[in-house]
Amino acid sequence: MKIAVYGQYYKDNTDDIIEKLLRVFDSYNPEIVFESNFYNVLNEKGLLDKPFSVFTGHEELDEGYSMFISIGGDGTMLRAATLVRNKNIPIIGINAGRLGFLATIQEENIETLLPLIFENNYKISPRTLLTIDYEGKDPEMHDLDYALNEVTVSRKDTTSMITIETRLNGEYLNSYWADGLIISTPTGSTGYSLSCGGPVLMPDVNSLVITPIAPHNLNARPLVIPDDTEIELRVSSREEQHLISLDSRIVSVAVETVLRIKKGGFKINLVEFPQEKFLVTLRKKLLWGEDKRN
Ligand SMILES: NC(=O)c1ccc[n+]([C@@H]2O[C@H](COP(=O)([O-])OP(=O)(O)OC[C@H]3O[C@@H](n4cnc5c(N)ncnc54)[C@H](O)[C@@H]3O)[C@@H](O)[C@H]2O)c1
Ligand SMILES: Nc1ncnc2c1ncn2[C@@H]1O[C@H](COP(=O)(O)OP(=O)(O)OP(=O)(O)O)[C@@H](O)[C@H]1O
Repeated sequence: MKIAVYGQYYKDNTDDIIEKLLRVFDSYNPEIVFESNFYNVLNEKGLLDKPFSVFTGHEELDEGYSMFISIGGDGTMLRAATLVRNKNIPIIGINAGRLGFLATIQEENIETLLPLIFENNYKISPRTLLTIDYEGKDPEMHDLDYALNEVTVSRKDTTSMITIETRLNGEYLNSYWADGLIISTPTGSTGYSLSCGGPVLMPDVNSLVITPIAPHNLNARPLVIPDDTEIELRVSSREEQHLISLDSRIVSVAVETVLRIKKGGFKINLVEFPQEKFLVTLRKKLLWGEDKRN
């Protein structure tokens, strides 16, 4: 079994996580390949007891890998998805971060949950992606033009609202007067969209959510649409540019550019354990239904 290991940061608790990880690996003897920057940091800190192979970028990952382990928070999981791309390698997150909604293994559970990977006792939760296209697409976006959480358009260099003309499969929906608009996947429904009043979607629902960011009217509400809808947006503003974000990545684009957003052509496979299913995470991490009477 070949496993990629990735992390972005070194902090005090990294030592304990790596120690536990290596202990589990010792029992099952998989082939381990570390992401090179992370490997260098771990080596500098003397956390690795022997040399390991490394990979330096997404080009070096292929379907020969059985698992991609991300050590960090949700931001690191989102970065992991940009490395795995369309390679179908399942991603499992060890939460070294704060919330870790997507990174489901907590440090204290590493030694009970990680062995389940080797015992084939896990499920794959395929996650829908969004992709964006527009004339003159930024080269940065060309290479990596999909989002696991959401595509957002928002204002840039101004405090004034932008207007977002929105069409669904070519049919006019609305012009939002707002700070921005979020097009969210089911995975992203517990992220930015949630903060703007959007509903939580179960990960396997075939829908997307359109959620306005601070709309200046009482009748603009989050809208759930089928995930085979092509969404067309056109932003008008006092400024010449506005922002587009795909998860944590951001680019500027000229106002009046027609943006076409639709479901991506592949999915990202997240690992799900029987003990850490979506509803459990929703209760544990977002305190869903927290009520002292329960
Ligand atoms: N006001 C907001 O809630 C807000 C604003 C901007 C971005 N975001 C989210 O942050 C993501 C980018 O992450 P980052 O690390 O670069 O930014 P960040 O450092 O601002 O972290 C954002 C927070 O959102 C949480 N988060 C991210 N994806 C989530 C998901 N699918 N479900 C539940 N919680 C989730 C993270 O745990 C983190 O606490 C975006 O995709 C967006 O969903 C949220
Ligand atoms: N490999 C790691 N080892 C130790 N701590 C880490 C590691 N990766 C991340 N962290 C801690 O978690 C923080 C957040 O990590 P990350 O950017 O991956 O997640 P996030 O998007 O902020 O979401 P979350 O709320 O889940 O932490 C980092 O600033 C750091 O303190």
